[in-house]
Amino acid sequence: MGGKSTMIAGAPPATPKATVVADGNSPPPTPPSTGTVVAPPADELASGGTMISSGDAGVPAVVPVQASAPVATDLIGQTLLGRYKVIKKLGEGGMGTVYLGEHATIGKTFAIKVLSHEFAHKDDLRERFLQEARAASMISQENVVEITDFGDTPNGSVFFIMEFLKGEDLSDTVKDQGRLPWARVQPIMLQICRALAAAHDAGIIHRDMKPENCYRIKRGKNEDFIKVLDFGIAKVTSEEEGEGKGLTRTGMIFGTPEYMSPEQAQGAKPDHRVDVYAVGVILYELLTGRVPFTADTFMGILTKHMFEVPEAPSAVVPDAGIPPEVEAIILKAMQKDRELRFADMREMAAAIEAVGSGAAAVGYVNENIARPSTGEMAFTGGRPTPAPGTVPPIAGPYEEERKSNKGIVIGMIAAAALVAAGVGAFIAFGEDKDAVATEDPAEDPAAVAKAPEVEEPEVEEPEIEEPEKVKEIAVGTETVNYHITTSDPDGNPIEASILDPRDNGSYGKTNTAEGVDVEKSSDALPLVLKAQGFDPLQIEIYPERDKNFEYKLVPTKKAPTKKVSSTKKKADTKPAEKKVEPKPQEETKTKPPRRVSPDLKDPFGARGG
Ligand SMILES: Nc1ncnc2c1ncn2[C@@H]1O[C@H](COP(=O)(O)OP(=O)(O)OP(=O)(O)O)[C@@H](O)[C@H]1O
Repeated sequence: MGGKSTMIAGAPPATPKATVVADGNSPPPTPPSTGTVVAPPADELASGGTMISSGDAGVPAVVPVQASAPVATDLIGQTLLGRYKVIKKLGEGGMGTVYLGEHATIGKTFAIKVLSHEFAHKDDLRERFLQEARAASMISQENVVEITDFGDTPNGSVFFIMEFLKGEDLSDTVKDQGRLPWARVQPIMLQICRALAAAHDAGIIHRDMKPENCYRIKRGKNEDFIKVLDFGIAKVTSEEEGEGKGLTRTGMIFGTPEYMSPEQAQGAKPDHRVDVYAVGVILYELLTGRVPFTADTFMGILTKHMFEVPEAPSAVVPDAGIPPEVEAIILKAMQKDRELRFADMREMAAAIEAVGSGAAAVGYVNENIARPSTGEMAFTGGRPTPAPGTVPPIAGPYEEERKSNKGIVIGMIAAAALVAAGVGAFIAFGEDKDAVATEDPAEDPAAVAKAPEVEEPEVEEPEIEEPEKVKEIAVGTETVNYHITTSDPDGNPIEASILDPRDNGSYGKTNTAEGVDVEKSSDALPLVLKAQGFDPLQIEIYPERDKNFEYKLVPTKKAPTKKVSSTKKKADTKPAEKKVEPKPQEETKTKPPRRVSPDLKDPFGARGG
C-alpha cells in the first residue's frame, strides 16, 4: 500500500520504500533506501561477530533479495473456485496482485490477493503468503481485515479472499493532508491498538505495522474507520515455538526499517512489543508528518533505531500543539528497552484514551545508549566509527552503495552481524536512564535528582565493597561462552566483575582466557561490568551463541570532596523509572464471535475456531 511494498528476489525496487526478503540464494541486489526487511538469521550471517571485519572476502551466501513486479498472469474474467469472478486489478504488492472480485451467487464484492506466479512454486513463499490469510483469519476484531476463503488458481498459484476496502491507507492520508491533529489521530490510534490487542490475544504479532498497513475507510458517518491488514510476515507464536519450524526463526530480521524496533533490527526473538514500538512510530508520523528516523540506507535507519533517541515530536513541529501526554506516550512506546514500553496494546490504548481526561502523563525513560566496542568496531561519541581497516556498520550514502552491490551486502551483513555479535544492541541503563515525565516528583527519581540539594556537611562517601556471590548455573543448563575484555579509555586492560544486576551474582571476571559461561537464551540478559574506580557499565545481551566483546570503562569522576545530598542519594538508589500510568478508562472490547460469511466455507475452521 502507498509507497512501501513487498519485494522479493530479482529486480530493482519498484518503489523507494519496499520489503526486502533475504533468502541466501540469490545475487545481491541494490536495495531500496527503505522498506520491509526480512534478513537471515544472525548465525547464518556471522559467528562470533567476526563477520564485521570480513569485508569483501567473507561474504556469506546470504543476501538481501528483492522483488520483481509480480508476473501479470491475467486472471481477469476468470472465476476462482467456481464462485469468485475476477473483475479488475486493484494493485500490486511485492508478493502478488490484488484484484477486485465478485461473488458469482450473491454479487458481493471482495478483494482477491493472488500470489505472484513466479513465487508460486516456492514452498516457503507459498506458505508465507497463505500464512497472511491464516493469521488474519484467526483474529476476530472489526479493525482487522476480514479474510474468508482461499484456494488455488487455475495456473497453479494460490489466492485468498478478503473484504474489499474502499478507502486509502494512512500513508496516503498523510501524504495528501499532511500531519493530522491529535483530535483526529486519537480515535485512529485507538482502533489500531484494539486491532493489535486482538491479534496479540490470538497469539499473532504483526511485525510490520506501518501507516501503509492501516487502511482508512468510511463506515457510517465515521470517515476514519481503520482496518489493519497485511499480516504477511506476522508471527504466529504458538506455531513457531520450535527452532526452525514455521516461517520464521529467531534471528531473522523482519519488518520495515522506519518502524522497526531495536530488538527486531537485531534479529532477536520478537514479542508483541515490537508492535507497540511500531505503533509509537506511527503515532509520531501521523502527528509530525514524518518518521522519527530517516537515513539513506536500511542500515542507517536500523542503527538509529538501535542507538538514537528520537527527537521529541514537539521539537519537530513546535506549532502543532502536541499535548505533552501524547509526546510521553510516543516516547514510552518507542523505548529501546522493550521492558520500558507499554506492557501491551491495552495499556497503550488506555494511555491514549486518557489524554485530555486530566490523567497525568505516562512515565518514560530517557535512554542514553552506550555503544560497545569490539575488535572490529569502535564507537566514539554519538556515532559508530569503524576501527581501521574494517567495514563501517552503516553503509555510505545510497549513491555509494549503488556502485557496488557487494558493498550493500556487506553493509547488510555488517549490521546483521553487528546484531548477531550482540554488538548492535547494547543499551546502558542505570545512571544513564533519567526518568522523565512521571507525574509525581516524589516518585520520580529524575525529579528527585533535580530537586534542590539540601546543604549538608560535606563528607567523603566510603566505597563499600560487597562480597560477590558466584552465579550458580544449574547442572544441565545450556550455556554460551563470552569473552569480555575491558580496558580504560587508553586501552589498558582493566579487570571487571561480570554481574547479574538482578541478583548481583557474579559470572566471573573480564579479561580471562577461559571467558565466562552464561545461560543460553533468546531473551535479553542484563549484565553489569564493575571495576573499582570505574563507572559500572550496564549492558544487555542476547546470549544465543558464543561471542567476544570489548568495552571501554569510564573512570569514575572523583570530586575532591563529595557532596552528599539526601535527595540525590534517594534518586541513586531507586530504580530508573517508576511507572505511573493513567487508569484504563475502558477495557478494550471483548472479541465478537468469529465472522465467517454464512455462504462461504470456513477455510481455516480448524485453526480459527
Ligand atoms: N482488501 C483490500 N481492498 C482493497 N484494496 C486492496 C486490499 N488489499 C490490498 N489492496 C490494494 O492492493 C494493493 C496491493 O496490496 P498488497 O497488500 O499486495 O501490497 P502492499 O501492501 O502494497 O505491499 P506489501 O504486501 O509488499 O507490503 C494495495 O496498495 C491496495 O491498493
